[in-house]
Amino acid sequence: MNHIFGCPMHYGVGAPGLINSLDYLQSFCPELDIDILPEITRPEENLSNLKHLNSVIASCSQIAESGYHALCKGESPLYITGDHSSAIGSVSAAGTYCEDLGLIWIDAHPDINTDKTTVTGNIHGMPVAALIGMGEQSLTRILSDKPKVKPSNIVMLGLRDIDPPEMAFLNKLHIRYYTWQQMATLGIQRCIDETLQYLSHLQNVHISFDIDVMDPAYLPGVSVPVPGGLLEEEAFTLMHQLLTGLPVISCDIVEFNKDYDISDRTATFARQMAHQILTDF
Ligand SMILES: NC(=[NH2+])NCCC[C@H](N)C(=O)O
Repeated sequence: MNHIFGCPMHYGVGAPGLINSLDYLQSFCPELDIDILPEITRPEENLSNLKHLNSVIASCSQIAESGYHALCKGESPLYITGDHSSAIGSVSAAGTYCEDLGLIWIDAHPDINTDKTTVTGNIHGMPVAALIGMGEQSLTRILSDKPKVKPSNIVMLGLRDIDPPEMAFLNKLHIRYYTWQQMATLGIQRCIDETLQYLSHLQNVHISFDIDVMDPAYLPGVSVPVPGGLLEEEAFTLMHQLLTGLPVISCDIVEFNKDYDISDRTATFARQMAHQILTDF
């Protein structure tokens, strides 16, 4: 059975449009039964270069606990959230629930900065680092102290905005990734086939889908748009094959920002993607 969690997080990037974007999606998709986990605000001591750290920890902990509970009941959680720091919660749930989790990160950004490498201080640029146990300890220790995923169990698809220290981490840790440019050169089908093969030994996989992987020329409703990106048909093909070809236990759809959307194009895409995930799960 599916369980849709709605997590209206914005502190991981600070984009005000994210505060109301989930409410907007909820009224736009009344057929989706979204279980809202409200964003939590905590006092910040400003001791860290990470923006809104205490609030992000509190919201991610709430997501992790709720998601873990759902997984233990045999449910398949879909998290529709604001900024991508929410994946620290959702993937911590999956990685605590099972031993050897696979993680597919579909995004324009690898989100593998740490407190030492971040330029922006935005925690939505750090979830992958936190999940493999790197960087600020309060983010690596959500739900349990152990790393939630091994670098060798990660595949990233669609990257096209990689900070230099992030590139160094990807190479040093031998994380498998396909940039958007490589996907165009190799062909999407080959990238899908290689991803399925690379993760085929795993019993549990989480897919984290950031809407900014899409081409903002068509789907502009995101906080950090990057030129280029996937077309809708490509994204649906990709997700359908990954969801039906691997034992996917949970998924995220993140970063919809209604303030930048035009004529509900991105909202419509988010809704269709949610339906595709719920069908294929
Ligand atoms: N999930 C996202 N949209 N991440 C964007 C991250 C951008 C930049 N690399 C940063 O660390 O701030």
